[in-house]
Amino acid sequence: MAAAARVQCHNNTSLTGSPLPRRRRNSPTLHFSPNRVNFTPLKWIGDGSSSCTRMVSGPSLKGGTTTVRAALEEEKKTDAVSEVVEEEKRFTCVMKFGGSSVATAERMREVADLVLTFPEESPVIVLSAMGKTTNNLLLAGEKAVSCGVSNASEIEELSVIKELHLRTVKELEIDPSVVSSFLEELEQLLKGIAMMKELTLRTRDYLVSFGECLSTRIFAAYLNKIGVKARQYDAFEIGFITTDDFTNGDILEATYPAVAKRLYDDWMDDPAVPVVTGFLGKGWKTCAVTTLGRGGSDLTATTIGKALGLQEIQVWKDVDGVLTCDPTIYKRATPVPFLTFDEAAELAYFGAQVLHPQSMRPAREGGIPVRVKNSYNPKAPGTIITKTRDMTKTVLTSIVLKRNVTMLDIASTRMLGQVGFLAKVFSIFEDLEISVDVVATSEELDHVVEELEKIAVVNLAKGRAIISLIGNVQHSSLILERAFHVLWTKGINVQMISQGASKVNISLIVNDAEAEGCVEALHKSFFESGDLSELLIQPRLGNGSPVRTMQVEN
Ligand SMILES: Nc1ncnc2c1ncn2[C@@H]1O[C@H](COP(=O)(O)OP(=O)(O)O)[C@@H](O)[C@H]1O
Ligand SMILES: N[C@@H](CC(=O)OP(=O)(O)O)C(=O)O
Repeated sequence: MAAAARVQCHNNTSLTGSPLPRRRRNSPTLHFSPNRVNFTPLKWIGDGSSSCTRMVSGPSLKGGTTTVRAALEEEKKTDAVSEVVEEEKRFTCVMKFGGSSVATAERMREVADLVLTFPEESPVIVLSAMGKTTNNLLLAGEKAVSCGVSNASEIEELSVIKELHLRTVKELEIDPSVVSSFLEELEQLLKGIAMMKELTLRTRDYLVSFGECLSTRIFAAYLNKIGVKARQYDAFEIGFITTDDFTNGDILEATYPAVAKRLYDDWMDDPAVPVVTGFLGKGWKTCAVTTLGRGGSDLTATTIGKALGLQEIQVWKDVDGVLTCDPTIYKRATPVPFLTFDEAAELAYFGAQVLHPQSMRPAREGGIPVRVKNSYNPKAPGTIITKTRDMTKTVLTSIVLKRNVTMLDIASTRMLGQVGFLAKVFSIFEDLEISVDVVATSEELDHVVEELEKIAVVNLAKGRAIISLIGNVQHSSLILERAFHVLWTKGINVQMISQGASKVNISLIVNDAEAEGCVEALHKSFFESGDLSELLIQPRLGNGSPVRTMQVEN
């Protein structure tokens, strides 16, 4: 459940704010030198061709492998040795494939073909669980709590998971032992949950980790079978260190050098394409398996990108890139070719499922472009996300809808001055360790309201939705004029408005029941009724407003 707050001070001014940034709880920072870890194997550079050859003869992705010896012949100069060695031992990109991209044996084959169509790349592969496996694992866990030990083996979702993975190994003609011990262990775990009659967050994370552990083992085995040497990695074994916030772990700095060292060391020893589990980590205190929040494989990919200082991070999905809105809400959504990290982060943060909310952070810090591509339609150019882009002609980039929002209306009871009042309001959220936009349970909300009512009159408005307009807030007047006109012609009352501090987002709150219709109408007006950027070059009145009156279509 999400919440938004409107705080009214005793002088009756209304302060609206975008949801507070997610508070980072218990986020200890371990200091290691991050980013671009440069492993220069001095003893190998120029110390005899045999070891150099061994080091650079990695898995051949169709195009074959360049050896140092061959490179020397080509380049005809000695100092080429170090350059080639340096080049060859580097991974070039990370390619992350989401659940929909690896949902079946057929899809796994297509993804392998896709990887092989980039012979010039030396990729690290990150995979999510197959299809809906994560959801099925969660459902199985919930059923296990109350089904009784003797019925745990019969849980429908367990059968679906077993059947999917066994069918996949069969169709790919790989050894079923790759998955069988995991499937047995999964069944034991469900029996254990049934016996305990409880599913803690820690157990939940361990339970869902089976999805990625299975998919990566299958895919690595398949690559090996078709002659591409690959090595499977469980992220929690190779240095993905997180906070101990089960179901929502934050990646710690120590992860970057640890992951880089492990992947490079293994590559030096015995080159093979790494196939890494997305979504998973290891709690720094508990050493238990953690997860990075739903959709967390995107974050795994960008973390690896930053750790290895790669040229590009690719996230392969089932859509032609980041679109102008969620295509399941309005099907005429179209791809957005370019985005900044800020825009992408805002979009994800305000609810666009296409990217994990935290995933842009490592990419931004490492200055590594992120490309969002469609594994079902690889020819589509997709979206490229970078630090900056030409925004001169940009008005709106994308519309995001977050549903099932509860709006808290907080009005001062004049017991405190304005400054003290606001401080008190925020300290209540702080004390309860609740982020205003991620109120997970109704109990949490009840606690907040109970505390707030000591200093304010609080009204709860359920059944609301946040519509976020991501774009160039330099043109906020134009965006607002158009948006309000569209909503006014539909008879919609906007109940709250806020402009994000990051200057790429304007959010409006409307009734949930009306929200999809609003998104459709806004999409038509902003993206389907001519080039809005033309309005930006119109002569302006003294106050900066465009002279021309806008024609808004419904
Ligand atoms: N603005 C948007 N652009 C593209 N897809 C979006 C957007 N908003 C929501 N989505 C949804 O995100 C889905 C892709 O994200 P996700 O399911 O996490 O992919 P994957 O599992 O392949 O990583 C799309 O199928 C689409 O329904
Ligand atoms: N399997 C996890 C992690 C993930 O990133 O999945 P996907 O890439 O399919 O969104 C989930 O469903 O949340």
